Parts: sequence; C-alpha cells; structure tokens
Amino acid sequence: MLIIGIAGGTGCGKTTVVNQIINELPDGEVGVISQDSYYKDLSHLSLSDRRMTNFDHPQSIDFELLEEHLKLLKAGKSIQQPVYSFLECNRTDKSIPISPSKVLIVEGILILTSAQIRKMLDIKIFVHADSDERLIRRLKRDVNERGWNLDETLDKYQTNIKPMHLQFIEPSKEYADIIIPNNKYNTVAVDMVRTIINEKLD
Ligand SMILES: Nc1ncnc2c1ncn2[C@@H]1O[C@H](COP(=O)(O)OP(=O)(O)O)[C@@H](O)[C@H]1O
Ligand SMILES: Nc1ccn([C@@H]2O[C@H](COP(=O)(O)O)[C@@H](O)[C@H]2O)c(=O)n1
Repeated sequence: MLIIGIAGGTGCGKTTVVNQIINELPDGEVGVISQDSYYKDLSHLSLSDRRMTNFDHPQSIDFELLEEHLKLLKAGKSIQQPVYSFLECNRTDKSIPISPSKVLIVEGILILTSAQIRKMLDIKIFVHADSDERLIRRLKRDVNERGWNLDETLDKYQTNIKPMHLQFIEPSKEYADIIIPNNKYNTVAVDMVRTIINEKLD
C-alpha cells in the first residue's frame, strides 16, 4: 500500500486537491482518510465548552488511533473510521468501514506534525495558499457550512487558527517531499500526483 500524506493550513485546498486527484482514478483503488475523523472524543464536555476547544492544536487529534488504523490498513485489514460532526464539535456514535486499497491518501492540517504518522507516509505533500486567501475561504466555509458567525470565525482565527498555524503547521512544511502552490487551481501539480498514483495502480 502506498500512503500519501497531504497537509497544509486550513482553507489551502487539501480536500479540493484530493478530490481532483481521485476524480479520474478507478473507483475503489484509492482510499481517503481525513484527520478530521480523528478529533478526540469530547462527549464529557458541553457543546458550548466543545466550541471553545482549540481544534488546531496537535493535542486535539487522536494520532494513536490514526496510526493504529493506518497500520491495520497496511496489513490488509479493514477499519471502522469514526464519523465527525462539525456542528456538534464531536465524534458521532457512527463509524464507516474502510477497506484496504492499493493507495491511501491521508489529509489534514496536522498530518505532518506527528513523527509517528510521518514514518508511515511514503510521499509527503504540503499544499500552500497565502494566509489572506485561506482566511477568505475559511470565513465563507465556517459561516455557510459549519455553524459559526463572522465574529466567531475571526476570533477563532486570531486566538487559535493563526497561532497554531505559525507554531505547528507552517514549520511542518519542511518535511514535505512536494509543495503544491494552490492560490490558483493547480492542474499541473494534480496531474503529477495522479501520474505517481497511476504507476502504483498499474
Ligand atoms: N485553488 C483554489 N482557488 C479558489 N478556491 C479554492 C481553491 N482550492 C480550494 N478552493 C476553495 O476553498 C475552500 C476551501 O477548500 P478546501 O479544499 O476545503 O480546503 P482545506 O481542505 O484545505 O480546508 C473551498 O470552498 C474550495 O472550493
Ligand atoms: N469542530 C471543529 C473542528 C475543527 N474545526 C476546524 O477545522 C479546521 C481543519 O479542517 P480543514 O478542512 O480546514 O483542513 C481546523 O482549522 C479547525 O479549526 C472546526 O472549525 N470545528
């Protein structure tokens, strides 16, 4: 199994790049795992306390479970991936079965910050977009899809998102084998990654 890690700051376009990569590949050959599914269980907190959590700090992620799942998939075993609710700011009681595949993409802002996870990655990719571009994309998404208003999103950006980006995410770029500039849609880079994957699938 070839495991590709895709990191980059919030709103840089990781999900978009992953979808572009897998779009023209055969169904079922490439699995995708999102770091978001591995946010720690916060059921012991009220919703208002959960909404105060710093979701951009590496400690918010259950990297142990993610590592265990990657090892199981690599060993040819299926896993039950937790399903996360952004509106509830918590894991749901649901999970989805993920079967092993020839290629697995693991995406998330903090994927390259974990030494255990880095060890499991065959190719490490960092998607870059300028911070103003990312903030604009993030504002639109949080307000339209994730149940936050404009002020809340800007407060989060100043208190958690920007400091964590500078402390953990941007420095993890140094571990990347490939950096994809994504201020504009980057079809050339997407085609290159797809070519690497196709070689593995042949
Ligand atoms: N190159 C791009 N140019 C303009 N908008 C983009 C680009 N890449 C992604 N977007 C948009 O930005 C938003 C965030 O993208 P997304 O892929 O969800 O980022 P991430 O997964 O890194 O948070 C989405 O609305 C997406 O359509
Ligand atoms: N309940 C949550 C959990 C996380 N976030 C934010 O998601 C961002 C990471 O996801 P991307 O798709 O943007 O890579 C991260 O910056 C968290 O702040 C959230 O808003 N609510």
